[in-house]
Amino acid sequence: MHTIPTLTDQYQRRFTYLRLSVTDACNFRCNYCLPDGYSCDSDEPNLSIPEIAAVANAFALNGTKKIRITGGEPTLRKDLAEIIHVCKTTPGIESVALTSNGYRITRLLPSLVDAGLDQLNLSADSLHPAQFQLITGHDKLQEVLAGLDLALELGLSKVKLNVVLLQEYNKAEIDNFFAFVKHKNISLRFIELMRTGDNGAFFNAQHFSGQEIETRLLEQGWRKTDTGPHAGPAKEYSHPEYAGRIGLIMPYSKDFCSSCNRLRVSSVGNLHLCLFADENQSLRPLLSMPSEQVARHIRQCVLGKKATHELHNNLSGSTRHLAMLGG
Ligand SMILES: Nc1nc2c(ncn2[C@@H]2O[C@H](COP(=O)(O)OP(=O)(O)OP(=O)(O)O)[C@@H](O)[C@H]2O)c(=O)[nH]1
Ligand SMILES: C[S@@+](CC[C@H](N)C(=O)[O-])C[C@H]1O[C@@H](n2cnc3c(N)ncnc32)[C@H](O)[C@@H]1O
Ligand code: SF4
Ligand code: SF4
Repeated sequence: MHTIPTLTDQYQRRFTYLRLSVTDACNFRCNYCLPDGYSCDSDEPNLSIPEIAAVANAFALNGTKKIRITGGEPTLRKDLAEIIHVCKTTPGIESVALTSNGYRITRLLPSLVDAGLDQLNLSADSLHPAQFQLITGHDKLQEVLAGLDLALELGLSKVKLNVVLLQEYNKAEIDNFFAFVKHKNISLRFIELMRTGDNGAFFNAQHFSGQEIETRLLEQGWRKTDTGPHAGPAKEYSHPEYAGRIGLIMPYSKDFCSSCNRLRVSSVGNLHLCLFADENQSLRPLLSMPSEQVARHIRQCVLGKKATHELHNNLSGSTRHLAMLGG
């Protein structure tokens, strides 16, 4: 019988999840990510549909089960539904997820679901419209919230809301965020602000640890839920009186990377072994070769993956901001 190889590194971590960026362009100006807005600094075109199919195939041959499409802002790609379809119909891929800022999500979502989208993560760092606008540069909170409701209505298997923790912009709202999931079957995830190459001063002023929230959750009767053996580094909490769950993504916490289950490919086809790696390998020249050859190359590369990031040493590798890689 033919057994599917798995992507495993020298620390016995298994990689069954690909985060595929489809553009690094974005229409928002989040103050921790692209405070001056997006500016294009390369002529290299984004991966085409056949190239995305080749990437998906090679990863699937290596046992990848889930592809998350991210960016920049992936909904800026006019062929997003086709990208989703190509990923979803790749043999071996079980689920396709999308991370978006939600700018035009209610208009787009039905066609994305028809194309095979299974899971949706949207971002909103404040539940106050004016504060949301201050953080992102756009008055779009109502659209994002409507997008969450529509995703639930359309029956997506997982719907999440990402909230980056910011000392001066949303720390006072933590209890509002808890209350938000009382009657909504979503997972709201607090993400610790990460230092990138570009945001050092902002990071120093705004970062605080998710540990404080964990303590508050436990005091209020929330309990850690089992997210399964290959769930990745996020923690999740549930409460008998709440329909939704609260998640914590705490990259500065001990052992965060020991459960790393993901690899990344940038919008121009570079394989990044870590969100904060120093170097990357271009897969693009290989994508016209047989998928098995590309798959073998990826297996070799993964052996060089480091145990953890170096965020503790104030190093973010070559990652200037997360829009360039999709978070
Ligand atoms: N340091 C680090 N941060 C991550 C990692 N994965 C996700 N994050 C952070 O969490 C943010 C939210 O990620 P999402 O794109 O919503 O998806 P996710 O939570 O990683 O994954 P799902 O389990 O698929 O929902 C990312 O943009 C990053 O900021 C990771 O492997 N390392
Ligand atoms: C890079 S964005 C790409 C997808 C889409 N544009 C969005 O905002 O959802 C993915 C996620 O990364 C988060 N993010 C961006 N920069 C970050 C940083 N420096 N630290 C922590 N999270 C960050 C965003 O809030 C968002 O939830
Ligand atoms: S976090 Fe997402 S929406 Fe905000 S600037 Fe970065 S890529 Fe754009
Ligand atoms: S920081 Fe790097 S090694 Fe750690 S969980 Fe994220 S991608 Fe994996």
